[in-house]
Amino acid sequence: MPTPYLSAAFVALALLVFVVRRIFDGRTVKHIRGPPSSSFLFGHDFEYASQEEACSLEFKWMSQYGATWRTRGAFGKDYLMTVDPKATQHIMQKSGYNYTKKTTFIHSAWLLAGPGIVNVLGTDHQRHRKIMNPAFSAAHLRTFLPLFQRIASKLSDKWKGELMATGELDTLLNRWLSRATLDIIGEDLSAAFNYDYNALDGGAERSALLKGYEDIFKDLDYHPNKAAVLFRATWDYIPVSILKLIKYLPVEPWPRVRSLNNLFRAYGRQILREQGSEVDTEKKVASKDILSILIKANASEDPKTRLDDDEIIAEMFTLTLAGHETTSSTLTFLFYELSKNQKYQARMREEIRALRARVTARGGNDFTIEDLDSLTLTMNAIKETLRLHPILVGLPRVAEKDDVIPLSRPITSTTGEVITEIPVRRGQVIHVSFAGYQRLPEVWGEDVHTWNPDRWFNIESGRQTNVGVFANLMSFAAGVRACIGWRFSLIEMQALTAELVENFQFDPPAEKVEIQRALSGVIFAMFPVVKGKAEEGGAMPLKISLAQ
Ligand code: HEM
Repeated sequence: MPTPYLSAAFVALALLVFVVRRIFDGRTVKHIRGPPSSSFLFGHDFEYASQEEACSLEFKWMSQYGATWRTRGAFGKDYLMTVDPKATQHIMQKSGYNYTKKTTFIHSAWLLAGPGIVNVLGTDHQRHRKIMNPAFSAAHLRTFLPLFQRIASKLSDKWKGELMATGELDTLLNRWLSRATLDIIGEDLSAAFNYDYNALDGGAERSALLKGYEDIFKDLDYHPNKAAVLFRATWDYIPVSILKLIKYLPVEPWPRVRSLNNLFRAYGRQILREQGSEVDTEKKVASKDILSILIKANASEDPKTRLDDDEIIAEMFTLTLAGHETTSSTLTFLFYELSKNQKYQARMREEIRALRARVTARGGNDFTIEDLDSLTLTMNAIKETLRLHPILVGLPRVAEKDDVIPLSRPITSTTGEVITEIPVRRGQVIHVSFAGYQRLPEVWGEDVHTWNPDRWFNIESGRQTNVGVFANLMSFAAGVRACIGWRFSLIEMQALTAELVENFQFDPPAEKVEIQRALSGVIFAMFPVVKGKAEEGGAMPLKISLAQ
């Protein structure tokens, strides 16, 4: 057969296979009710990415259809979306690697960071995780408390200095917290990288890296246009080797991503050159700090415990981004809620100051971990902020094989049948909404849309379906791919909150503004913006003064 006919036959066959697979892929979830979509091309993808207020769509859908429903992806693909506790537990926690990451999600992260732990799958992921786990053990993380406290008091001193001059500080709180958490991760990584981001000190000349990271979630995918949404939807059908070339595209956000990536790789290489030889010393070989662990893995002869240069640099990039922006945004929402809940803020301060008096009486200086854990009101405020404002609002997962998803909240099918489990085929996309799960009234109480930390006095965890790594919340995800840094983040938030609430008063800013939760569509990351000014970037204006 002549070549052109042969090629045409292959294309026709591929198309046929594509169409048939499409039909069978979606077959098992057709009977699940869900919002109608008028667009075959976009489904709900564009509408979801364009939300003014993150997650408003799923909050509406869950009130219409129950805890699990069907949505449309681009090109007529049927997705499931769920906030059901048992389904969430099954997909995210109990199924190991049977529900994998969606190409669009994983590849966006890959373009940003390279082959780090967030972006590798299966046995590669097991290898990365096994190498990194010792750096995040509960025992090792306790040693970081002095670092957290030092940066907290450095921030405190900065604010005191500004307040001496002005008496009152009307400021973008999120920027300060982002710098503080970046300094922590910079020091921790040597602690870790031996790289001082100098973020709190830097002022206008602050480090190039800090500038590179600033607003990256917004720049990556805030309110993408239709072409960008469609372009990204095609990634599910394109070989990974071709997807890797996307970063060379000359249209935003790719030049922005490329320049941050190049900048970080240059720093990473320099750090590896400078630090690499030091790991041979006895102290470093025994050390569990992250950089030593990574460099040891680089030198390993065993492929099961080895990380190559690209993987190590990607790991540093990932830890820097995942480790600072998430924590600082959570804290930003916490102080925002405190500014609106003055009585709670006063109670928290009273509890912290009472503890301070006890610590001083016993001749101590700084709070220990046990001290911080005893601050129930602070801990409840952190839990409640993680519940109401999860920074990753949810994640899509793809079934690796045919399966049956159990439900704890039965739903009614299109034909009126009550369904307690959903059979799915390999390839089925399921979007697990953490934000939605964390607003289920049956689990959290009737006032789910309100920030009410006192609810945590009444939550009986034994009566809930067990999900997640902390407080039955999904904010740190669950299972084999749960957040590796959740304990690190928790202690960091405890230390920073205790220091700042003890010393400062947080109020709404002088100029009245409305805060919105903006969404970076493809990676499902949420960040605060001033309504109508999202293009200016993440912002949380607050008034700070010395606490009486
Ligand atoms: C409030 C703060 C944080 C939140 C809400 C958060 C949330 C999450 C979530 C939801 C995931 C799962 C992502 C996925 O499956 O694709 C994750 C993974 C991860 N997080 Fe965090 N995180 C926080 C802090 C941190 C910190 C402080 C670090 C490091 C110091 C960190 C490092 C990581 C890493 C390396 C992963 C990938 C784990 C893996 O795939 O095995 N995170 N985080």
